[in-house]
Amino acid sequence: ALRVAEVEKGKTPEDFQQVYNAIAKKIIDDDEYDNYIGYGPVLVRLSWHSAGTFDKNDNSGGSYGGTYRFPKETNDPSNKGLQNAKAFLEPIYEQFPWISHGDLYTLGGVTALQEMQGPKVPWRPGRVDLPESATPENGRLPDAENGADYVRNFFKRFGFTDQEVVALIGAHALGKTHMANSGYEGPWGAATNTFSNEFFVNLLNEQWKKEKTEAGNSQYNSPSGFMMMPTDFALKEDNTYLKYVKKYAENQDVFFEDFKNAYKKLLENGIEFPEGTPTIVFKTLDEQEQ
Ligand code: HEM
Ligand SMILES: CC(=O)Cn1cnc2ccccc21
Repeated sequence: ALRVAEVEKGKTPEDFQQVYNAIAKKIIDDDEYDNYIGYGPVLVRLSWHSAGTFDKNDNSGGSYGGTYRFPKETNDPSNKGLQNAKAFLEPIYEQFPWISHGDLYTLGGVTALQEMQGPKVPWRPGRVDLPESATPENGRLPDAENGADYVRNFFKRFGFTDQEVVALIGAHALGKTHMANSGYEGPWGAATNTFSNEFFVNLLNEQWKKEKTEAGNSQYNSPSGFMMMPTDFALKEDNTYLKYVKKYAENQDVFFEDFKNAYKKLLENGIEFPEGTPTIVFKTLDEQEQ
């Protein structure tokens, strides 16, 4: 079914900047989360998972309907740990009850990314909440215990190129994996809440050892405490992906530009935005100080 955006009645870009500011201030206030990594990374992951159920073959799933709010999707094993991001956003929704859940989940990721020194991601409002019946079935999100062929095939459902896939997975510069959530653990100490191209730099420069986790998963560990999941490591094993890994390791600006474009495409996949829908480039808190 076609998803046509309808901007929340009477709301202007300034109204959405107020939501951005409330999320950004709460990220600063709730800084102790996950051993002081903060909520930035898990908010980015929620935005990706809310959009990552999209299937271009029947235009089902995706960020539009905000169906992550329903138990079937919240409790998808692939979404373990995202309850923390959902709880973080609940008071924001209470403060701005006019916003759709699809807009809230995607705006949460854009806010977190920009406040973590990431690129400015142009964002458009107008996702409209769909009923529980529109909730996609579990199992549409990717499984990390796989190689390059799986990754390439998985992202065909979104219409992404190899370059867009590599750029998007660069979000794994943020935060960490948690044994209780996914059966992977780490990185230790080195987890970050600042967006950069370090995922690609680490992937190319660290010495990796393949080990089994206590959950029986494979993960690659480096002496300096970094880790990669099999689907991360696949990006350097595949010659086409490797070309982009090198490009991004060498030039952070190119990575930021490509990530911005791929992330916007991910968050807007399957949605038709009518003429006149505003495109908003939010100011960071720092830019509003003066
Ligand atoms: C092959 C594709 C992908 C796979 C298999 C994958 C898998 C995972 C897994 C298993 C975790 C650990 C979750 C936990 O234990 O808490 C994780 C974390 C994360 N993922 Fe991905 N992911 C993929 C693509 C992406 C994309 C496209 C984005 C965003 C654009 C993203 C953003 C994140 C972030 C920010 C975290 C850290 C969350 C935190 O620190 O709580 N991932 N991913
Ligand atoms: C910083 C780094 O490359 C560690 N890392 C590698 N893969 C990751 C997936 C999610 C979060 C962090 C991850």
